[in-house]
Amino acid sequence: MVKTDNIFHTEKLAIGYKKGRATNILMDNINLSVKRGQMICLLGANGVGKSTLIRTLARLQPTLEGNVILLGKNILDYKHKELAQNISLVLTDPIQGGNLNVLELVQMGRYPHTSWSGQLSSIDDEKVNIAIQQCEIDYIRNSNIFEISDGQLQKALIARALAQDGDLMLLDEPTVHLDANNRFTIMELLKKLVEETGKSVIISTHQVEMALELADELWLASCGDPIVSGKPKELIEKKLIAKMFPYLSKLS
Ligand SMILES: Nc1ncnc2c1ncn2[C@@H]1O[C@H](COP(=O)(O)OP(=O)(O)OP(=O)(O)O)[C@@H](O)[C@H]1O
Repeated sequence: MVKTDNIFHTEKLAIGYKKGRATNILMDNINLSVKRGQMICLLGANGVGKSTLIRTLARLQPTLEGNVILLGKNILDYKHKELAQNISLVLTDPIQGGNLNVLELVQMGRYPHTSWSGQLSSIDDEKVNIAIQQCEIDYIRNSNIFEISDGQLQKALIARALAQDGDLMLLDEPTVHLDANNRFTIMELLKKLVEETGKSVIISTHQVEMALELADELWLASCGDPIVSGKPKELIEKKLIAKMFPYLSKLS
């Protein structure tokens, strides 16, 4: 697939936190774009601001400066429901809703598309079922979400985001706490979904080796410098990966 169709970009974006009169700018002058069907991995050290960036891109917290543009429109100009129809999120926040089973959790992804009654249509049911199949969690669809493993829950959250059916998926450390097999399975699943559905995903992760292997593009975030973006191969050739992750050269 030729990936040229920009669906999302930032313009001179600055992110961080305001406390009283003080402003803690974590990153500024961020000018990045996302093409349709692109898998982007956001890499950087602890505390550099990856989660803050993901949350700002999703409008969960305000920008300090600049704009975030989705499908040609500033995200500030979207109504809440309309934004949720276009951006699907997988965050690290704890799940609310103790009595939900996996099916009900995935169905929640369809709420931005339902009428005021919240009633799911046959199209909603079909999208939920497809998401459940794609994430290979049919066998636990009736299990309570507190009875399943972290890896299974993470797959269910990805299924919910898929059912939500936004053009853009933002995932903050979707493989945190998972064992090596599940980390690989989930990253591979995301890659497959991008290729099969043409959706775009931005994933913040500490899985450098897997990001190098699977991402179409990397965003490298480091304290005090602008984010550097590029194909993994280009960034390796420019020695930027070796500079940011010197431990890699010590692995055989
Ligand atoms: N609500 C908040 N108010 C003020 N500062 C915050 C808030 N949340 C995070 N920070 C600060 O912003 C900085 C970046 O945090 P963030 O969680 O975005 O980093 P990160 O790159 O995702 O880190 P990690 O890889 O450890 O998850 C940290 O110094 C953190 O203390």
